[in-house]
Amino acid sequence: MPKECRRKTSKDFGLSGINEGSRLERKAAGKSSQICDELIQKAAQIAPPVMDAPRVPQVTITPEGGGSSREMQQEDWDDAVDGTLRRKLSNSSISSTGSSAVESEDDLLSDNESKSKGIITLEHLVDAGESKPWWKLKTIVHWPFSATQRRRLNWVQLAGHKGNFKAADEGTILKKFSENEVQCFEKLQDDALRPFVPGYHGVVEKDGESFLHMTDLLTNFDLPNVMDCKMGVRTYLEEELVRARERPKQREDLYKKMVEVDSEGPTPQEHAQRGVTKPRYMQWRETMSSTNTLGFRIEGIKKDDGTCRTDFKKTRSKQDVIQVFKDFVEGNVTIITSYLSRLTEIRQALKTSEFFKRHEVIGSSLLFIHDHKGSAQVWIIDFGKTTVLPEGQTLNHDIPWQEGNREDGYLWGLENLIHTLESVSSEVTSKETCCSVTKENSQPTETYGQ
Ligand SMILES: O=P(O)(O)O[C@H]1[C@H](O)[C@@H](OP(=O)(O)O)[C@H](OP(=O)(O)O)[C@@H](OP(=O)(O)O)[C@H]1O
Ligand SMILES: Nc1ncnc2c1ncn2[C@@H]1O[C@H](COP(=O)(O)OP(=O)(O)O)[C@@H](O)[C@H]1O
Repeated sequence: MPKECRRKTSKDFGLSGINEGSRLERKAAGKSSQICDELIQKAAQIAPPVMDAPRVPQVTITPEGGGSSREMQQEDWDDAVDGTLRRKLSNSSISSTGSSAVESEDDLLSDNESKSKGIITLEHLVDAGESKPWWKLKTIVHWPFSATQRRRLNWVQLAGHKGNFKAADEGTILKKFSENEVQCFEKLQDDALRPFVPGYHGVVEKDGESFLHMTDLLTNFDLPNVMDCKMGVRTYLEEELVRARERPKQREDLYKKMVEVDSEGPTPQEHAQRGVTKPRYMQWRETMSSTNTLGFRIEGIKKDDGTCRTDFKKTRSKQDVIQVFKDFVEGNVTIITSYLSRLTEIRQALKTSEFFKRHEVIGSSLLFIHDHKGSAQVWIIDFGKTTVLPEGQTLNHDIPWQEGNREDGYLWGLENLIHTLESVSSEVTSKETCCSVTKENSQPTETYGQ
């Protein structure tokens, strides 16, 4: 079980947020394979535990208070246009991804406490009764929070850093600002990939902090099943490698995360110094998981019974990945077929996308979402470490990486992901055929019965 799940305290979960949805989800939580301790702890504080049914609280987001709006002033536009404000804002938020691109190895501040994976409570930015102004840059809209617009929202964060997301108005969320990611979203608005990325609603600022306002992809699902697959053969930027060589920083947090998975992971020297550099940790993660061998890896899964798992660090072989997918879709061929058709559309769009050609795509994920009603979608998320190439350079995305060529193996990974799902489909189908044949054979015929 990941440490980040164990360490959190009740403070991390707005305990007032238990609602009808949470009761439904708790009710369905009987067959959990692993539940974050934090969720159990929280549930235990609310009511005595139901026997054999771990309680998994639902995330409740309740916009409150009258955050007023104001229309953007001319000076805001000027700042936004010349980029000054953007730079200022990017410094005001701690985005893992943004920071990776601009800070030195020494500056990186991170440990397991900063990670967030699982069912979480998104805080709202506007406290009840607060009346400080909200405004958006670029798109001028009023921020429609009011006490009468309370709503409930189930939310899950399967990767990334704790505190990176906030609740926003109906069907949308806020992600901590990273200049790099915002630039990507802006370019994606005119690109073939637009139908496959979350809707982008501009940048909002509150109390000197800025956020990327985007569509919440979970909104239209009923108790969604969610899976995050991180794409590509490489999960760190070439510049991170260079920085670590020039100014190596031995990180104890990464050393501890490594030891937790495999005590033999660190070299004797790393054991002695109780630290590893970030690229060393990232490369180790890539070899332990399927990143190197398949060009993608499973980061986390949340099921509709409320269970969440992020313990896939050693899920490497194709057969293991197939098994995880099979469990995820619970052998539902219709869902697999929908996922496959969406992945095929994404592959087609990637092949025509100007954006894709011109960017090194690192650390981006495909987010799989389906529910019991049969809806199934795949979305491309997380552009925090997606970096534009120098003028004139393009990438193939399916040739081996060598330092300097900036290849990311994204398309190769997608191809393998499609093959993996095809294998899931044929395994499920052949099992069904086999079962129905066995069933047929075991049905006594009339003559046999007589
Ligand atoms: O998944 P685990 O094993 O915990 O490792 C994490 C992930 O690779 C994070 O990527 P993501 O955010 O895509 O999940 C990465 O953040 P970056 O995206 O900033 O590289 C973390 O770097 P640090 O934040 O430096 O620890 C690294 O420790
Ligand atoms: N638009 C979205 N809608 C719903 N869930 C999202 C969305 N974006 C991200 N998530 C959730 O948050 C997690 C982390 O997102 P990501 O963008 O990768 O954050 P980070 O940049 O901190 O790594 C994803 O695994 C997913 O569970």
